[in-house]
Amino acid sequence: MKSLEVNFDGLVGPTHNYAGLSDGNVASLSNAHDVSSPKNAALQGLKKMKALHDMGMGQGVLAPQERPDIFSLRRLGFSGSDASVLAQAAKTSPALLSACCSASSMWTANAATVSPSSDSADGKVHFTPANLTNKFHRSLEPETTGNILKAVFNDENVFEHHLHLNDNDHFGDEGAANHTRLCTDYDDAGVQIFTFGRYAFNRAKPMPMKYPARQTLEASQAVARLHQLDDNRVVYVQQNPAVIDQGVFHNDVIAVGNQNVLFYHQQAFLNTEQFLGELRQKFSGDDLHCIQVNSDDVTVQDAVNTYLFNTQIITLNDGSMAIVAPMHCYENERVKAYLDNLVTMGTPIKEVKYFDVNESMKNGGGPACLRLRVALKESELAAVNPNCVLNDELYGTLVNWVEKHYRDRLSFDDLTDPSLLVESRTALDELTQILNLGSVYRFQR
Ligand SMILES: N=C(N)NCCC[C@H](NC(=O)CCC(=O)O)C(=O)O
Repeated sequence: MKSLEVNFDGLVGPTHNYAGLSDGNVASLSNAHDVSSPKNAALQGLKKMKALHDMGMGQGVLAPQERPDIFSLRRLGFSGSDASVLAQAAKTSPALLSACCSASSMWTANAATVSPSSDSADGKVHFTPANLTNKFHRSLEPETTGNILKAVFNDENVFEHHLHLNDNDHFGDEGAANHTRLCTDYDDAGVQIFTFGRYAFNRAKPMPMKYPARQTLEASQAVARLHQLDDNRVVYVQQNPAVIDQGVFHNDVIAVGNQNVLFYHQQAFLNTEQFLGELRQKFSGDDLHCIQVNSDDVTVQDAVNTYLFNTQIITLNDGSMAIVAPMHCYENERVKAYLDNLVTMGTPIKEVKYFDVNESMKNGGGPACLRLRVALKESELAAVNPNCVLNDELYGTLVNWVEKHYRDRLSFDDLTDPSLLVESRTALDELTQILNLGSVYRFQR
């Protein structure tokens, strides 16, 4: 094994709930205020991780963030004991309390953009946490995300950690959800595709009318600069504003890539032909598979409802690829028929594996949202914090940890319960020991 791709999945946090916080994300809005099950959510995520590990894939775990975020509530003027802060926030602004309780860091595709060492001029693996400025609840994540990434990829000779981009809408950055890397082998130089929703400084350019475009071109360019990428191997492409307005809030809701395969919907991009031309020219190697799904076969609406493109395309040990899809794809006749056909089409994708990640799906997070991909050489993998790399023992430990600390049900009223804060901090304190992270949380500092 020379190199591999390791999926670092976000462990769902103990306050997972449905708060309807994400304008432009259809599932988040339509399931607002349903009762959630943090325990099932975390166990569903762990099952997916274990299944991929059992398939021989590299699989890592990223810790959740501390919620309720008492520090942000205090920063916004609530004071007194922790219990009083929670009670005042619930009374004054329930939406603010929900935002400060969101377990949204589970979607680690939004944790950061990662560039492997073979693409960066200095030969290091680069990380830039996403600033997630477009949504208040998500903008609370980058600082702790940076702490966690530094604790997992904790060798400065191998890993380069950047500060998240300036916290401003002009540099709105959603991380790997708008970034795809194509390559031949994982340790070959690849082509990095940065997908953006709008131009920060030019309102005359196309942009969505109804829902926000979360990622700007300027943010993507800044990340490419920080990661020391070669312009000849970078492609910028604008998301089709019309599909953002239909609920495609991140590009990974409508396109996904792995090695020499790009799987995308006909309407995903603006100027698709120009984009594919540039991609073909920059991708060295003649074996690039661009699999376009036409609207006649799967509509944008079906793609948004089933997350057909928020699937993980993984390379199995025999070199063939499999698609890791949510059950929603299985349950939709047209999408299921498409996938049944896809594995017979002569592309590298030969198999579909369906997973129940419904607790996450109800907030608009499919299998691909739950993972951050990191392509690593063997020597780089050896430098990763070993306590964060999944094996059978760690899986068992994490399942027991969830069973011990997580609630079966959570509704809005529970968020004001001061014992939820204590439970959450107790759980996370124990987790930092299991994963050997040190003091990554504010309450530990
Ligand atoms: N596509 C990727 N990569 N990630 C999905 C993120 C879903 C997340 N949902 C939320 O934040 C909903 C939270 C709530 O409503 O309770 C978001 O919209 O940012």
